[in-house]
Amino acid sequence: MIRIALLPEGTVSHEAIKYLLGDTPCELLFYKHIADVFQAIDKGQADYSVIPIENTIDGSVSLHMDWLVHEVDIPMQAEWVYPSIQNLIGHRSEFLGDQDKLDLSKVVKIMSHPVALPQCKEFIQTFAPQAELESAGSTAEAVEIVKHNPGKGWTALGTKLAAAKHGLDILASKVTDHDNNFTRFVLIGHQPVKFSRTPEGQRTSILVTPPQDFPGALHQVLSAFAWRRLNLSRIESRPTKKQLGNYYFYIEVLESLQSVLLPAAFAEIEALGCHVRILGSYPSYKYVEEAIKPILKEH
Ligand SMILES: O=C(O)C(=O)Cc1ccccc1
Repeated sequence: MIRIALLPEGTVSHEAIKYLLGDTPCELLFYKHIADVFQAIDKGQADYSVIPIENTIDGSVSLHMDWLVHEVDIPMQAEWVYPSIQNLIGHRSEFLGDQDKLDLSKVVKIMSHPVALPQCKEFIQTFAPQAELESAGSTAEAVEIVKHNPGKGWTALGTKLAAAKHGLDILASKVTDHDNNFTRFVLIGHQPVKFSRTPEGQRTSILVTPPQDFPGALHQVLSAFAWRRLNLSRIESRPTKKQLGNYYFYIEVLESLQSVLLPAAFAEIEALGCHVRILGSYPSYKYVEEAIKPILKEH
């Protein structure tokens, strides 16, 4: 049975992998910190790891992208999107005002994963602007901390699954500012893997590092894709961390590495003096709203 490392039970990552797996049997291994999720494969504890890499509202999860690039060398084997539905969670009795009505002005602190907090900015500003915000390793960890600190006015943004697991109350449900709030996840591992869901297509992710002082570098790199009519789904520059002003480009192409066009494009980019590192060529799984209903019903 395949072993999959991910953030703790009740996180968005947990819901997301259940969605991707469907009825594929596997062993889920929960880790408190994303660093441990990344390292589980190299330590021989897991075959795959679940990594959130991009969010509709907040963009790239830079910390995770940097881990993928700098700290590990494990290819991407699948990608999929999953909606991120956050709820305000706490001990209801601490927030009761007149006539036992919920009074969120009593909220002292809101804790969550750094990706979840900005997703709920408008909600916080409208209903609990006084609250101190604090980051946690995951949404589920925030919920657990709140459980162990009753009487302090602390709350967490997290899933219903986490609230149920820790016996806390949902003070406000679906508090994300936008309904179309999706997170893109990748599954990294050394072997390809297939799921029963239908892939929407194939993607290839690469990292292009231009040589220093290369005028028009990005223009020339992109033209290698453009004239071959290769569609890009994402491009992002990140610091190489070696020298101020030096960047590499993370590029996602809507094409498999098996196609003749892609290796030819990479060869052209390399001929410009750029370094090309392939981060993975993998199926992209379609988001089917119907398929998440059984997952959300579980909690
Ligand atoms: O902390 C979690 O629940 C995670 O899985 C990370 C995360 C947080 C918010 C949106 C998507 C993923």
